[in-house]
Amino acid sequence: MVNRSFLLCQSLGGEGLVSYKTLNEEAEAVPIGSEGLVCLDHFQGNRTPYTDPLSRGALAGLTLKHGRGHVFRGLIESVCLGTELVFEAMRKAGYTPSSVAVAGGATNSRLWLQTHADVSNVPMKVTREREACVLGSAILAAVGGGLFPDIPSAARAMVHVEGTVMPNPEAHAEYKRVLERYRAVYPALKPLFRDQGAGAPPTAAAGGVDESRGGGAAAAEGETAAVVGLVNASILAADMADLSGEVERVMAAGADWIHVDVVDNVFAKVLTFGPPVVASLRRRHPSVFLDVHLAVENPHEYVDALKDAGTSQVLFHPEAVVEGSDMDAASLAVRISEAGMRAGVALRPETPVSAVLPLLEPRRLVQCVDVLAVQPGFGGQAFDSTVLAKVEELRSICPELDIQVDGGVNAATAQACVAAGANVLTSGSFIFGNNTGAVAASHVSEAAAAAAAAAAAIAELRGALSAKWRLPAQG
Ligand SMILES: O=C(CO)[C@@H](O)[C@H](O)COP(=O)(O)O
Repeated sequence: MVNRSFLLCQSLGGEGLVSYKTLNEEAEAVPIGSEGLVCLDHFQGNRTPYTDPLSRGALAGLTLKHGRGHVFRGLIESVCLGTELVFEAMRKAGYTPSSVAVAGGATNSRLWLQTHADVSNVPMKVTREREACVLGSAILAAVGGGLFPDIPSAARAMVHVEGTVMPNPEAHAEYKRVLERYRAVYPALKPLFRDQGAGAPPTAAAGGVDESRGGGAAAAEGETAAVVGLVNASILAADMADLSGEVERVMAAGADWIHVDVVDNVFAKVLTFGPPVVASLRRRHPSVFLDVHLAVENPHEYVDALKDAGTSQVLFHPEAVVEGSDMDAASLAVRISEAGMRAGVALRPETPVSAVLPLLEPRRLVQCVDVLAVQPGFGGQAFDSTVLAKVEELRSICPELDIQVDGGVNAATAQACVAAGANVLTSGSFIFGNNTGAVAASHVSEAAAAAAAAAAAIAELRGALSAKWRLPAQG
């Protein structure tokens, strides 16, 4: 973490034109905040807190008064400020770093160490052994060779702290202001980095497309390539006596995801499915994407069972969690992700976008937001078009997020959902309910009628999606 921008600093000081000593001296003469020059340290994308391989480094606020010392100091400050955002994410997840062990080339710069200590208000412990990689290998070898029973005991014996750089409280107070300027740079420049002409890696390499969702085709011009249009069939409206057959039919008819509403008769006054139904569907349909909407109180109590059941994505309601508890929305999202599932939230029609913002920035804790256009729990309700403003707002904040509109989605409402920015259309009655009344006497013809009706409905939804998004290949 600490040495990540030395590659870039080498281009300033590593070609024999000017030494690091000179660069450090020039930077030390520049005041905290580099006189308004703010740099972004995303030279190879960013892993934490943004997880954005397309992000890039930048110098913002450059003027004619800024010299080489400003740029060098700005780069050092940006790395330290980036480290502080990593610490913020760690603190949010319940780990508060009390000190940092520093090894390697970074220990040669007093300015680098002091700036880290000051920005984060955390002591920097400098190790005696400067070659961290070699020391790490020696530790592993010592454990492998039986000299120590485990890595922690070997590290205790072999890592020696030579000195500690303490934070300066006054400098820390100044850096708090600088941090806020730094924090604003990435969101402001993010759209620029989406320009593929700026040297960004190809989308597939950027990891933006989940192959399990059938991605892979080129994105429509002007759209973010990571997003594909998906039809999500909500089985609340399916024939419960033949759930597996219903899933098979709608998948064959072109649905991309299966949406399972787990409702507990408390959060919403209806009792539907539980994790055992998800497990049965998974057994019958090993590769289907199972999107579970938890319309329940205490959603954290379902995570383990849903994981064991083979759930692909868990959507929970921020309205159902207790903020400030040990299972608040952020902790729950992290727990779902750590269990190996995609995490998402579902918003009741009256819940504002602000309820989900802390899960989107600065660290993306959820991959999907389900904007309900009906009250949770029941199919067949009327579509509330006022929720589309939330879809627009979310899409403007997160160009690459999966955004569902769920409830009352049909041929008449789908286009408006897509135009607002939804890329996942979640629909129950329209897909499964079109066959009611047309059911023939024999089961075979009933199934055939249902399949034909579902295929027609899904084709309509795919048509609406294709106006804005590329669609996964059908296979
Ligand atoms: O999440 C829900 C209800 O909680 C939805 O998934 C509905 O099941 C959608 O059904 P229709 O409105 O399409 O019938």
